Amino acid sequence: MGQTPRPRRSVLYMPGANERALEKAKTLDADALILDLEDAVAPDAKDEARERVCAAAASGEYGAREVTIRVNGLDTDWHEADLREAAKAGPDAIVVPKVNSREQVTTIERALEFNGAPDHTKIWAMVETPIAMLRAADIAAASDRLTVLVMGTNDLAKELHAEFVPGRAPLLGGLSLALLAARATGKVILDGVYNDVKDAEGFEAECRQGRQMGFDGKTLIHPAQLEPCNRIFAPSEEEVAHSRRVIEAFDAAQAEGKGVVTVDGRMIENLHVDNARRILALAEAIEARG
Ligand SMILES: CC(C)(COP(=O)(O)OP(=O)(O)OC[C@H]1O[C@@H](n2cnc3c(N)ncnc32)[C@H](O)[C@@H]1OP(=O)(O)O)[C@@H](O)C(=O)NCCC(=O)NCCSC(=O)C[C@H](O)C(=O)O
Ligand SMILES: [Mg+2]
Repeated sequence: MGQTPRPRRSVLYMPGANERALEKAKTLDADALILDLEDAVAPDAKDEARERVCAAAASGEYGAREVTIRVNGLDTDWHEADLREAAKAGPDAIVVPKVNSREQVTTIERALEFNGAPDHTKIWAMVETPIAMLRAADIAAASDRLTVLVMGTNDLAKELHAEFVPGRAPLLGGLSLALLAARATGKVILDGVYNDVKDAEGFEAECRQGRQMGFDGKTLIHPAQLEPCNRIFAPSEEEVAHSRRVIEAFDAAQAEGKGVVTVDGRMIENLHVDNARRILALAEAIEARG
């Protein structure tokens, strides 16, 4: 079996300039936090937000939640200082928006080394442009330090001139390319945000779609999105029970020298057992997290 998976069902953005949100996040049931210096922070507030976010990330006050910092893009005036200070703060990861090439990942990796980032500080690359979709596998494979791909569906929709519609048909090509890239390179992948914080039904539908497609979790913008997201991206009780039955039935079949068996009328082979073990490992990791 592989490593114990780290749950990343719910990954909440918060504006780096919003002290109240940074404080509130210490009590929220999010698997991970993205303390944002990019889109959610006005140009005049960038320097102050950088200081606040780096102090928060270095504070060690967020418990089991993974703490990450989203820096400004490589082509902005703030990027260098953001990366330097974030590297010193040593969060779990630095989230880099609009990563468009393998070379950019290498540049980020070198900058982290140069600025003395600790080894535990990983790179999360946001893929949110048409070129990033087409190069997603190249980007994902560029560095072992890059552990997570994050969909930026607002930017992607903007670049595509696409509309936001239920079911996200205009975005499915891009979402699928990024998913294929993540799975082909063994990386985690997070779905994009749902902008309408008042539309609980639409949000749940999009979480279910993301889960069915294979995303590991979803990026969020409001605390009200945490509970449904955690629930939908966690294995259900039925899935856990079914996974146990699959493993037991297959073990019993193997003891009799058989390589295939049925559970609830469905064929079970080795590959289904691997999937059942993955589901159980995730359920256990979520339970251990508390
Ligand atoms: C969307 C919001 C602007 C809504 O704000 P507001 O109307 O103030 O929310 P509430 O009054 O309902 O807030 C209730 C309490 O919850 C706290 N809160 C709200 N949001 C957050 C949060 N994200 N993290 C932590 N805490 C939060 C409020 O402070 C209230 O607390 P209290 O007063 O104690 O009751 C707002 O939710 C918000 O700013 N969300 C984050 C926006 C953001 O970060 N955007 C950038 C990332 S998304 C992105 O860039 C996508 C990507 O790049 C792409 O291309 O797709
Ligand atoms: Mg974006």
